[in-house]
Amino acid sequence: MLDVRYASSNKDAKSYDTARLREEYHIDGLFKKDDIRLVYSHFDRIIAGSVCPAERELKLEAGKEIGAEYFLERRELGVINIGEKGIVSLDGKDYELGARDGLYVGKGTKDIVFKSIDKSKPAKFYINSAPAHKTFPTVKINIKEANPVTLGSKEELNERTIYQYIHPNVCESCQLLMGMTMLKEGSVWNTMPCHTHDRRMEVYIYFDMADDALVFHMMGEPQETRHIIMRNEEAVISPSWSIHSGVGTQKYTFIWGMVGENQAFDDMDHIDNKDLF
Ligand SMILES: O=C(O)C(=O)C[C@H](O)C(=O)CO
Ligand SMILES: [Zn+2]
Repeated sequence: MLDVRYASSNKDAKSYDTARLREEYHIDGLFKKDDIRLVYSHFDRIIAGSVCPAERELKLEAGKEIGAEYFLERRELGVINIGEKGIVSLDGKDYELGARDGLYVGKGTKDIVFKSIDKSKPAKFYINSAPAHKTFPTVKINIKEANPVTLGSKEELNERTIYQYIHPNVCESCQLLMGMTMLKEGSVWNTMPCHTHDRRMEVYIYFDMADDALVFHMMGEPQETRHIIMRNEEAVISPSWSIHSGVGTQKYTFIWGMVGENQAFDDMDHIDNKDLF
């Protein structure tokens, strides 16, 4: 299933109520067994979603929304497995992905098939895809090969490691950047102090959470902040004009995917806490 979300203006978003904020930005229903669930956002035309093969293999195919003969005809793809062991088969070549393993798949790969090794313990493939103009090599990225960046402090309750999987320091891509941020036990804030980057949009998926745990995902323009309540394995679209930060009631991890004008991870417009409303 592919759900299309049109881009919304920062001016309009100021007047959205909770239901409308969720309708525009929140993504749920991910990782249903034997199902592919995708959202096509008109913010930089990112596609984000889940592939959860259990009893059967699942093939990623292009629908009318993409207007191509196959999914990666003019796109690139990032995959991070947040479930059990699985296989991504690319034009007949198998890549085994364990928990937390990532994969960058270059433009032009025709046949993309997802499988689980054990149907009772399915793989959970989280995917992001963006338009691409050039083919870069397909690369499997183990968390040990990702670029770790440690940030935050105990005092600010935000000690964390950002693992950059699809990033110029690790592998080439046209525009997609993707990684995973893990918080140190006891830290609850991600991406705080917060930032925007008008040059890029992001999608976050929060996971590794207990059933009754929540993350309050902060969004909106810095002087028009809103929040969206997130539960385990739910994702959220972050427009380029929006801050994106979260605070959890319990442990959580998240994956960020970023697309847009540049690939400079540090090109952020930082916002001082005193300037947030
Ligand atoms: O915890 C963090 O800080 C992040 O993970 C930041 C995101 O990666 C981000 O917003 C990059 O622009
Ligand atoms: Zn950001």
